[in-house]
Amino acid sequence: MAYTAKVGPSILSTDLSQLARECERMMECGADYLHLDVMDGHFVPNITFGHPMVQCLRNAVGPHPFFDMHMMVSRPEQWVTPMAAAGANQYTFHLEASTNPGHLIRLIRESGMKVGLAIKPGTTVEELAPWAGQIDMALVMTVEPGFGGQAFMEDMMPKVSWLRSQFPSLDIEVDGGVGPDSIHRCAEAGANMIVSGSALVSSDDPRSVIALLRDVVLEAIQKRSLDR
Ligand SMILES: O=C(CO)[C@H](O)[C@H](O)COP(=O)(O)O
Repeated sequence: MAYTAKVGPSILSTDLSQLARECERMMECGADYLHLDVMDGHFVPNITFGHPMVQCLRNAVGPHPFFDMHMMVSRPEQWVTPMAAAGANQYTFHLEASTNPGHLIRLIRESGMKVGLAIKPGTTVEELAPWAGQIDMALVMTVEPGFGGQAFMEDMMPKVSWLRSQFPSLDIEVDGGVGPDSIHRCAEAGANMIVSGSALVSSDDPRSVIALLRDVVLEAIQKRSLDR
């Protein structure tokens, strides 16, 4: 089994006026990576920030934190080169926003970033499957993208289970309403990259929440490997 448990705080619920400090705080608390939500006001009804902010963040936090860019934008091909130049490590685009996923995957790889492919709740996992052999990570959204603090959609878990059964080594990320109350369902289904926003970032003890989320996933991975 090539994959392991990783926890990536979503910065959407942080104090955005202190974003670099918040990213550092999450890394100090044991985060494995940072999930940076980019929204353009078209693909989703919300706006966050673009590559100039990512460049500033990279300058502030240094070369090590892994930036997983969740690109909730309507023209994902437009931002590949600027995001790579700004210091992004992984470019996760939405299948629903792309007219030519194969071309976009190649573009992202040529720019030196890893490739993530996301699907919204209304998109079937069979639509993602043809690309699964070419990507580093599949993101199964467990809320409608756009806002933090929404309720976890448990009915997305069959998508995760199916992906895990078909692509045993693939990194599978879940995002939306994930925290101590929902992590067991995500882990049992086979997710290994865990994005958590409000439940983690607003906690009084984010270090313990990160450790708990990671431990639950690690336990499920170990159980799955023993069952094989
Ligand atoms: O992509 C997102 C919303 O589109 C966020 O990453 C996600 O919602 C995380 O926040 P929370 O854990 O509070 O739901």
